[in-house]
Amino acid sequence: MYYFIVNKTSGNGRSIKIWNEIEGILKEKKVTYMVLLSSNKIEVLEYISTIKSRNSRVDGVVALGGDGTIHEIINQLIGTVYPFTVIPTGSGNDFARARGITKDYEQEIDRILKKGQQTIDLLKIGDRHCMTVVGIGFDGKVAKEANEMKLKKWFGGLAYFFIIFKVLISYKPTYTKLLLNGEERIFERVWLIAIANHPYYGGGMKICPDATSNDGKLDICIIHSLPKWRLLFILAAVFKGKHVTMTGVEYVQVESIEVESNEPLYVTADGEIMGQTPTTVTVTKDAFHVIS
Ligand SMILES: Nc1ncnc2c1ncn2[C@@H]1O[C@H](COP(=O)(O)OP(=O)(O)OP(=O)(O)O)[C@@H](O)[C@H]1O
Repeated sequence: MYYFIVNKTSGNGRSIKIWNEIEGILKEKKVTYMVLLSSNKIEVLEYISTIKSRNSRVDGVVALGGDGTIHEIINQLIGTVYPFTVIPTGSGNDFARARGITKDYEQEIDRILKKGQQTIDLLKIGDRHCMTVVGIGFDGKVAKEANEMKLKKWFGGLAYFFIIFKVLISYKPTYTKLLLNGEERIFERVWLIAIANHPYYGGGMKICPDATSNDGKLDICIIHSLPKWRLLFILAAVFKGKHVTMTGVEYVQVESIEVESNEPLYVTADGEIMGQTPTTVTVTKDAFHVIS
């Protein structure tokens, strides 16, 4: 049995239209499935509890949504061996981008029905798990604004571009103390800290180009000690992942990071607001099953 979870709110209602097409294909191929058309997170929790209580074979749990939808589902599925995947219908779709999952849903259904599986790592932040990137500081503030403005519903990845400029006008870098695998590092003027399991966030920004979800490591990009105008050049280079060797960019791979700052910084995971610093992020190796 395949279980589909369609987030009616993601991608400005696009998911429902795509689901209607997909349902036609599933019926044609005589696939057994159940579907939840959800408009809030509580429904996801109840649906996944029902799947667990059925105690029957689960061939796959498939999300139709963006990274926020994935975030919610992985946090309910964690601890199970149900294979998960996504058909991207959100505005950013950074998990799908990282794994080469396309918007060609006929092709993606064929992939899903082949039943290939693999295990991947997840990031752990407090009691939540994160699939893509934890963003702290400037990027945390950008994600917060993006969620509040709902602009990304209309402009997709392009919305982040406008919001970056808006936040940049008033944002000030912060004194930050990091513990990287327990070793203290002080950064006087931090713009952002991105902690990654997959390379992309913000609708295609390749912030941690070497991040892979099967190495048991956090890839961390720290942008610091730069004037504002230089940050703009760095951010432009991020789209191609060419920023990592530039002055003011530190790129490390570790198993744990603790972040303290002299004023609270926004922390996001998969584009969802988690809270503010101080915070600790670790990696859980082979924590989760996905359809390959
Ligand atoms: N299954 C669900 N049903 C309804 N709402 C959900 C569900 N899962 C998550 N949400 C909420 O819906 C919001 C939007 O979902 P999502 O982030 O997937 O779409 P998006 O914003 O269009 O895409 P992206 O994150 O890729 O930019 C999330 O911020 C989350 O709070």
